[in-house]
Amino acid sequence: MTHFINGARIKADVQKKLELIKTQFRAELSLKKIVVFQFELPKSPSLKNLSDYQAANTSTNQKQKIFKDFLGCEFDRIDLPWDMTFDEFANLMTEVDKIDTVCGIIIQNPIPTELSDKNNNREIVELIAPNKDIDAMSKAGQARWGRCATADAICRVLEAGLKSDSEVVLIGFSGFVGKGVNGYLDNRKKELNLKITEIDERSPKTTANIIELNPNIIVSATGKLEILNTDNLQDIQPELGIDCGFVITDRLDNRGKNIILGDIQKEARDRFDFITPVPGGIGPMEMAVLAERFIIKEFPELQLKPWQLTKLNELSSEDLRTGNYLTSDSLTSQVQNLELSFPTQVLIESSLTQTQLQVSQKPKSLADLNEPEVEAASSRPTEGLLYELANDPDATRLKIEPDDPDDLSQEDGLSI
Ligand SMILES: NC(=O)C1=CN([C@@H]2O[C@H](COP(=O)(O)OP(=O)(O)OC[C@H]3O[C@@H](n4cnc5c(N)ncnc54)[C@H](OP(=O)(O)O)[C@@H]3O)[C@@H](O)[C@H]2O)C=CC1
Ligand SMILES: Nc1nc(=O)c2c([nH]1)NC[C@@H]1CN(c3ccc(C(=O)N[C@@H](CCC(=O)O)C(=O)O)cc3)C=[N+]21
Repeated sequence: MTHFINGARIKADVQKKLELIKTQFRAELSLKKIVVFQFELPKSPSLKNLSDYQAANTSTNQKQKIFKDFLGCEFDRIDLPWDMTFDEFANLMTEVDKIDTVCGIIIQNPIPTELSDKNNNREIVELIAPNKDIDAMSKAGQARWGRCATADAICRVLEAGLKSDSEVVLIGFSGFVGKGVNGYLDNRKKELNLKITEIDERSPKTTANIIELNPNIIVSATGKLEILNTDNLQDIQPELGIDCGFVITDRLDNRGKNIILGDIQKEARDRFDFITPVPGGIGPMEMAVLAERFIIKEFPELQLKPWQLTKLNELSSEDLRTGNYLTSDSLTSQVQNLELSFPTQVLIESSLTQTQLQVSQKPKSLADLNEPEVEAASSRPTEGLLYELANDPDATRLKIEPDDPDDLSQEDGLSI
């Protein structure tokens, strides 16, 4: 039987955990801004350009949902022309950096090649201020967080599946996501005596070698539709498959929505004991990592611990049935700590002081950067805010609605 590791459920569980923090820091959160840069399509786009653009769009929308709709932060999406020069981008970044409410900056991939020229030290990702680089795109961001948010999500699933002597195949090891996963595996290699095979388009080993490699775990982060399929997997039975590909096809489902597929062909999913499906796997988990990083960075005093997955071979049949993959520690202890260590009154007063001091500049788009609108933060009396919190049904009700409860499409269920 194949078990789906339900990323949408994991994201919803992490949101539940953050609900109390969100309620107690509502005023502060509303004054923090995330900026996402996304490049428009080139003049004559290839099919790959179109597909990458759609994936980036989905991802920007998901980031808006978690930061703006869920956490209540400010969120600016800034669309940029594909033929923008390095200096134009650098000037824009200087302006964005001056806005003191901006605490997270993400540049969506794909980035035009001229703007990621490693050799001449002209990589725009290196212009992201280290303390705002929550997706760890720059070297300094990677030093802080270890790897990009997607690789972090993948590694948390990997950690649940890794055992001594595990044999792992990593496809797409040299890419943005793959190199983060590769670095992690390298760190774990000695202690666990791992055998790691790295595959990309230039490697000596290819997907045609997978059958003879007969790995325990396969991670695929290429974005090449169904690069793993019934042909190159045949009847091998790996314990875990982690699929990070994200391709929006032009085929429509019976609700008229474009069908989204990943690196692993649906028909080949039953080769794996556990698999992260696409959609509904790594994508939502990435959002749970980003939200967590943001809280860790902005509220260090809470000492929020990263969420973790239970070791796959230690999951109870009840956990498997209900899709409860997070460790119980990930779900509860920090919320209790928060209640114990921060009396509500003190917490609200401290957040209010900061609210009153802050003045926010809020450019809504690239155009608005020229005419920043200056706005004084609200200065409500403490009793007012306390009253509001006490009477706000959201403050006591831990209600989470996953973005799309049907995400893990009905046809998939939780296991096959
Ligand atoms: N949260 C999510 O769900 C996320 C999903 N993604 C998706 O993951 C995919 C990869 O993203 P990213 O790392 O940014 O992409 P990159 O282009 O940086 O990396 C792609 C990697 O795949 C390898 N590759 C491409 N084609 C093949 C092939 N035929 N055989 C073997 N290896 C191949 C490339 O190797 P080479 O250099 O040799 O071509 C490279 O190592 C995309 O589909 C993206 O949309 C990305 C981020 C988040
Ligand atoms: N700097 C950078 N970091 C990224 O992490 C990054 C990027 N650039 N460029 C584009 C890719 C793509 N990507 C996705 C993230 C989430 C979903 C996601 O949440 N998908 C939902 C589907 C949502 C829906 O159906 O609309 C799911 O898989 O269930 C998808 C794709 C991040 N990327």
